[in-house]
Amino acid sequence: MEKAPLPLIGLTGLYCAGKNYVASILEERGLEVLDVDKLGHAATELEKEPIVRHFGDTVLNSDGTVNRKTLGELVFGKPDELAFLEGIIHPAANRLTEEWIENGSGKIKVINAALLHRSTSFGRLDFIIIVRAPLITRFLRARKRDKLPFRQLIKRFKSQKEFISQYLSQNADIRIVDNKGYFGICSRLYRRRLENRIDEILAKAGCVLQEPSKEK
Ligand SMILES: CC(C)(COP(=O)(O)OP(=O)(O)OC[C@H]1O[C@@H](n2cnc3c(N)ncnc32)[C@H](O)[C@@H]1O)[C@@H](O)C(=O)NCCC(=O)NCCS
Ligand SMILES: Nc1ncnc2c1ncn2[C@@H]1O[C@H](COP(=O)(O)OP(=O)(O)OP(=O)(O)O)[C@@H](O)[C@H]1O
Repeated sequence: MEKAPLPLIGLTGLYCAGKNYVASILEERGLEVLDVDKLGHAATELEKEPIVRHFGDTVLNSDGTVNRKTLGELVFGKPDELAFLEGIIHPAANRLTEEWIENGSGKIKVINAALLHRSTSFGRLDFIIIVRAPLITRFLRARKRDKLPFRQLIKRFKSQKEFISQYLSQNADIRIVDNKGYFGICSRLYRRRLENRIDEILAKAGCVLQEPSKEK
């Protein structure tokens, strides 16, 4: 008898909601996670020529690599410029994602992508995990991790205004995960709740590779 295909899961959420944080928990449970932001970074280097032609060589570091911080300043808050950059990066990221899906590893696969709703693989997903965190928590995490000026952060937040409604309008099968932790504040309690929620989702979807935690 032929084995049923393994589920393909999507993982998404707004800026600094904690997609990577959740991804690492899924990896601990034996799932294989693709980081599409990282594919985008690789695509930026591969497609450097048209990027520099359009945005100028101020987007280059002294070693010739693309300075993504500078590029971010030029695109966030400018929809036409962002759309231009996406037009270069997304086809490459989509191609690499499709290749990764086809490459059978025997593990349950998870696509971790901020722009999952626009991925060509969207229709292949069995369900989607959306990571949520309060706005202020996301803002503090972003300040700490990316060290961007306040205005830049606001622009990045604003560029994602319609992201969640996109999933709702596409009737996606959504599982919400709350990730409220930040620093030491209740972090162990939040972490335990988060892990329990992830185990619950995996168990219900028949993706359990280890016993879910009994602790509540
Ligand atoms: C502007 C760039 C150079 C900034 O690079 P940087 O290293 O600072 O950010 P990184 O790529 O790691 O993204 C961090 C977060 O920013 C947000 N973000 C990135 N791209 C976008 C976008 N097109 N629209 C809205 N939010 C975005 C997401 O929350 C993402 O998780 C880079 O994000 C980019 O090239 N974006 C356009 C292409 C794209 O959509 N990439 C993401 C998926 S392939
Ligand atoms: N529960 C948590 N407790 C403490 N720190 C956290 C928690 N979740 C996330 N963080 C921190 O917040 C920052 C953003 O988290 P993460 O990279 O997982 O978010 P993301 O949604 O993948 O971000 P982006 O889409 O912007 O790349 C990281 O520095 C991470 O270590």
